[in-house]
Amino acid sequence: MASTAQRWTRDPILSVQHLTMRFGGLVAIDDLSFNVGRGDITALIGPNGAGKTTVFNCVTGFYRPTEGRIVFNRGAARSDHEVETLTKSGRQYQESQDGGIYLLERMSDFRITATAGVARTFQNIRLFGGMTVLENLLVAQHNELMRASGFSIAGLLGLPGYRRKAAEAKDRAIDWLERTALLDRADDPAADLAYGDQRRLEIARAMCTNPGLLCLDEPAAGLNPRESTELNELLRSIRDKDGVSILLIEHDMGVVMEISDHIVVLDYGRKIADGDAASVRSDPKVIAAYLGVDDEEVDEVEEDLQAGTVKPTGPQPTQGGMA
Ligand SMILES: Nc1ncnc2c1ncn2[C@@H]1O[C@H](COP(=O)(O)OP(=O)(O)OP(=O)(O)O)[C@@H](O)[C@H]1O
Repeated sequence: MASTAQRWTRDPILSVQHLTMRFGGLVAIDDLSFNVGRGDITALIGPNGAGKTTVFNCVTGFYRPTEGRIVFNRGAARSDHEVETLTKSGRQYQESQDGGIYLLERMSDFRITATAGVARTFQNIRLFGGMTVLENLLVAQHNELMRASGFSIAGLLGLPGYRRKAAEAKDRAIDWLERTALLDRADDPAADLAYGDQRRLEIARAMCTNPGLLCLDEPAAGLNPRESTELNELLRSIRDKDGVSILLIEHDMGVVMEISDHIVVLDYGRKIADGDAASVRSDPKVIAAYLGVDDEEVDEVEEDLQAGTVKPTGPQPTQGGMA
C-alpha cells in the first residue's frame, strides 16, 4: 500500500543505530542499524545464531549493548536535534504530553517496560503457571495499580481512585481474554492451558501493560496451522485496532511473509537485507544466507535465480520451520 510504504524511514517508532554486542571475543551483533515503522509489523529474520534474540535482549534491556544507540520514540515524530540533545544530556529519557523519547540502551529492563512502554514475550513461555489465567493479566498491571495507590495504603483502604483503577485493570484483562478466546479459561491455572493458548495468553499479558511497541520472540513456534492463522489475525488486530507497533522474531515464513510490512534480515550479526516481503524474498543475499553459501557465491546464486535453476528455499511463504 502506497500510504504505508517505507513508514520505517518516514516515521520510525524504534531506531536501532550502530548496535554492537560482543560476548568476550564473539561479535554477536556487528554495527547493526534498522528502524521499526510506527504502526508496522516488522519481522527480524535470519538463520540460527544470526543474532536475532541478542537484538531483542538489547532492545528490551536484558543486555546492555557494547556500543550503539536504541531510540524509542513514543508519540509524535521527533527531530534528530531533540534526540541528540537528550543523548548529550546524559539522561535516559525525556517525556512530554504526547509521549517521549527513550534511549533504551541506557535503561533497565524494568524501566523499559514500565516507563517507555516496550513489552515482550519470550521464546520459552514465561507465565505464572500456578496463578489463574485472569490473575496473570492482573499481575501484569501491577505497576499501574501501584502508581494509582500512590505507593501508599490507599489500595488496602479501598480509596475511590484506586478502586476505579482496579476495576479498569479487570476490564482490560477481560477484554484481552475475549480477544484471545480465553475467557472461558479465566479461572484455570495458566499451566493447564494447551501450548497455543499459553502463547496467546503471553501476548494478552504483554498487551495489558499498554505498550507502544510489542516485541514477540517466535510467537508461532509450536502452533498448528489453524492456530497460526488465528495468531496472524490477532497480530493484525493489535496493529490496526490498538495502533501498537510490533517487532517479531519468527522462523515460520508463512507467518512472516503474510503479515509483515517490513522485514530485516540478519546473518552473522550483520544486516544483509531490509525491505518489504517481496523484495526480501527475492534478494540473492538472503537466499544465499538461508542456503548457507559463502559471500563469493552470492553472484552465482543471483545468476541461478535469474535462470530459474535455484529455488529460493529460504524465506518462502510456506508453513514450517525454516531456520
Ligand atoms: N549470553 C551469551 N553469551 C555468549 N554468547 C551468546 C550469548 N547470547 C548469544 N550468544 C551468541 O551470540 C550469537 C547470536 O545468538 P542469538 O541467540 O542472538 O541468535 P538467534 O538469531 O536468535 O538464533 P536462533 O534463531 O537459533 O534463536 C550466537 O553465536 C550465540 O551463541
